[in-house]
Amino acid sequence: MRLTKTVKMIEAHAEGEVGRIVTGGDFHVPGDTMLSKMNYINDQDDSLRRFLVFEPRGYAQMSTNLLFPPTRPDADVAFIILQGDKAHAMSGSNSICLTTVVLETGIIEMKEPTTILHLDTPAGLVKATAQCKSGKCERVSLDMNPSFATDLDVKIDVDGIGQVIVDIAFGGVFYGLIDVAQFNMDIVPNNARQLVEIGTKVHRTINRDLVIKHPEIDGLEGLSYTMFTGFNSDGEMQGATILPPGRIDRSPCGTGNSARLAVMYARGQIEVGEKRTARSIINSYFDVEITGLKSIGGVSAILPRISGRGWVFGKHEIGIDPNDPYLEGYSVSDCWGDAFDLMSNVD
Ligand SMILES: O=C(O)[C@H]1NCC[C@@H]1O
Repeated sequence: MRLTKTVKMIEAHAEGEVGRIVTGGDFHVPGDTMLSKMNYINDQDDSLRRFLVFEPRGYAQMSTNLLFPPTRPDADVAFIILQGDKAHAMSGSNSICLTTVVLETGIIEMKEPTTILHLDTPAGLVKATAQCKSGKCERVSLDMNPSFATDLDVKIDVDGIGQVIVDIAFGGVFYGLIDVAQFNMDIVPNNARQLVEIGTKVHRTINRDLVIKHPEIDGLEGLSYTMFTGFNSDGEMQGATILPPGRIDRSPCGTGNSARLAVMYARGQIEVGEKRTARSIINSYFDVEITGLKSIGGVSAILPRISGRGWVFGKHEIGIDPNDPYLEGYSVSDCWGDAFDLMSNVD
């Protein structure tokens, strides 16, 4: 076997959403901060992301995370989330996978019954509190980035669909939240392809028609995802985040629920200290709550806390034969949906 450019990974999932953690390999991403590293990948050199995420080394239904030493003294570990379209600033399920992996593999020492880690992300510092027992990271609580609603009840005209009402909010990345009741559909696996197609069109329309920028963090702009929001038959919150270039988050979505909590708080539908259960399309769950309030660049924000479970399921090493023509991979819309650049205005 003549593998070069080898990369080691630990495979994990958080409430059903796969988050591979790249723990070793011969790669370098320039940048003094995690935000500048993310922007380097998105604006300068996308080859590492394509090598890892696209086929034949990757597959559509997962996230891949690059692990780095922290770039700031108050953090223990740093990471960047790679998806099918670009690198993203923050992720709840991937933070749970990362914490579970670094503690259960010994990359960072596990302390029982509780280990506290500070995660250095392009969206800022995130505190992870891991409940640990007998070498298992049983549950991770994340004090997410300050989250806020920027626009409520925005009416947008979506080609081929008509008017859709959306809320725009930040939960670590920017979301377009869509009340699924507008489409008389439930958030169930059989509706996944329809939800992806509608959510993708809404995503492109929002990025075409609205300017979305973080009030304090330069470079955090544009929608990362859309998320359908609703309630299940037990009255629990339920959501389906639509991930580029065309799939649904298998977890309840930590950043999406942080954005949703901000909208609910803005609407007086939840108070600080109230706890809720947030379900996913496969009925997995996060516990969610608001722990406090903060002002961000003059914008009133909530402090969300998301908790969930992660499990390691594999070790993985990939590389490439020097004669392999697919160094930067490929994707086909049968599995990847409408593989495209979501920041484009192309309809
Ligand atoms: O939980 C979350 O926030 C993530 N799940 C996949 C997409 C989002 O980054």
